[in-house]
Amino acid sequence: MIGNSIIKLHNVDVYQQKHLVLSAVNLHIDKGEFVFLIGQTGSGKSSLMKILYGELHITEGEGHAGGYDLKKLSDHDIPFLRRKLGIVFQDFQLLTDRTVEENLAFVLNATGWKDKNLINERIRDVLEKVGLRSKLRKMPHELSGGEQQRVVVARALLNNPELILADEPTGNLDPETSEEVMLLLKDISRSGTAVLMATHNYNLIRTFPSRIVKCENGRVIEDVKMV
Ligand SMILES: Nc1ncnc2c1ncn2[C@@H]1O[C@H](COP(=O)(O)OP(=O)(O)OP(=O)(O)O)[C@@H](O)[C@H]1O
Repeated sequence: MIGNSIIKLHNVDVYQQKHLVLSAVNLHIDKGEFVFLIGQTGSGKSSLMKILYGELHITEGEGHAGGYDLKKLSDHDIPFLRRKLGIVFQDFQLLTDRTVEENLAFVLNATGWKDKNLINERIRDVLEKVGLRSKLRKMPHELSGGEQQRVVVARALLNNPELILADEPTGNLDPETSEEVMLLLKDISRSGTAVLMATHNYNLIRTFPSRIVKCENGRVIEDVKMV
């Protein structure tokens, strides 16, 4: 990885099976940047994110994420790449049958953490960051939608990622709660973790002006101006 960049795609074609979704994608994101990813339904936002976390493979072009060469990514590399990325997706919600603490411990165990004290400390640290230290022992259903989404963000922070990929993280939230989650993600980017957030919510984009990248007509346009 050269200099400050956390994502670098050069002339990447993005396929879903045989269907070319995006062609010749160039994208460069630096450490600590906050970037909105916009585009109509079906324009390829989720597919682009899948390239970045190794769910879809690169056949044409060059790509790097979190220090990994995406073109040379082996099955063995994928869990390590994903430890460098925090993922906040709507279809990746909390386990409903365990507490907040157990949800977070589950991820740490699954990513190789062994030391009980370090696990406890890390869980408390990330909950502190999202302002939910007091909700440690709560079950997900005892939290509001916004609180649950903040726990999802805390979970994404567990392994100290260099980049957070957030696909419609405010999709199910009311406007006020969406702004809270947004403030949190902005805060996270300010502390050095880059955030790439796919959204259809133009109010948020207006309220929190940031760099905008757009998927349109099979291409990715870097640095779109909002009208
Ligand atoms: N698993 C799949 N197999 C085949 N085609 C797919 C698959 N997933 C998505 N596609 C197609 O790829 C294109 C891009 O879909 P993608 O989910 O990336 O769009 P999106 O911009 O994220 O949409 P949305 O805003 O609705 O989430 C669409 O034409 C979609 O039908």
